Amino acid sequence: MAKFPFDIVAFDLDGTLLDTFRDLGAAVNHALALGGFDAIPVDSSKDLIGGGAKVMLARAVERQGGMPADDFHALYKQMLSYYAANNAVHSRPYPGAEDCLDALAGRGARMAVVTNKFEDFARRILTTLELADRFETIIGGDTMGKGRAKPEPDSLIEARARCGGGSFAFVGDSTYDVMAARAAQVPVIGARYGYCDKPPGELGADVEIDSLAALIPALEDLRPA
Ligand SMILES: O=C(O)COP(=O)(O)O
Ligand SMILES: [Mg+2]
Repeated sequence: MAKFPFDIVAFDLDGTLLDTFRDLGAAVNHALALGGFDAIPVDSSKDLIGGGAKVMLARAVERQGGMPADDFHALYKQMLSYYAANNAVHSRPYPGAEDCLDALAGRGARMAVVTNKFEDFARRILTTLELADRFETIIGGDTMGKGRAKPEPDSLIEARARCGGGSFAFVGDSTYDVMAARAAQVPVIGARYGYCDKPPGELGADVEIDSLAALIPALEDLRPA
């Protein structure tokens, strides 16, 4: 068998490795209700995901006319405490996730998570779903400090360093992921089954996949940067 081309494969979380929209949607609706806003259909919360929890709530509130910054901040805190207690109720790995991680490990690849979720939430959900041990490192939207989350390249560069360096590929479902990968100059695979903020084929990734079962063949066809 030819040598697997990547030493390190990093994954985005929401919409890529985990299907989390029901719990995120419930947290948004909890906050919206406290703020006197209408609930959103949980399915439509998929359109709000990608930039982290604050962006998610801000987008939902904007759709209903917005609110003053201080009030928004209080609501955001409520959303976070609800989500802290309810972040792995309905969230599950996408079909094929465990097999894909096993197969990558079998090829000697090290794995990382690079998400815009808070690191603590990401770690807790992955621990509940018994996946945390698979990853060399878990980097959240708050790990690198203000202004350095995706779409900035910093968290991807840090993930590669923490995994010991080497050829690196990133898998993500949103333009934040693609922009971060482009800025870090690493190949990027688009998860078109996720919460993509662009139509299929338009994410700008090097290649798009319809399921995690397709990831390894896609990586084998890609050339490291
Ligand atoms: O929670 C979000 O909005 C984004 O999370 P992700 O970076 O794992 O997709
Ligand atoms: Mg995502």
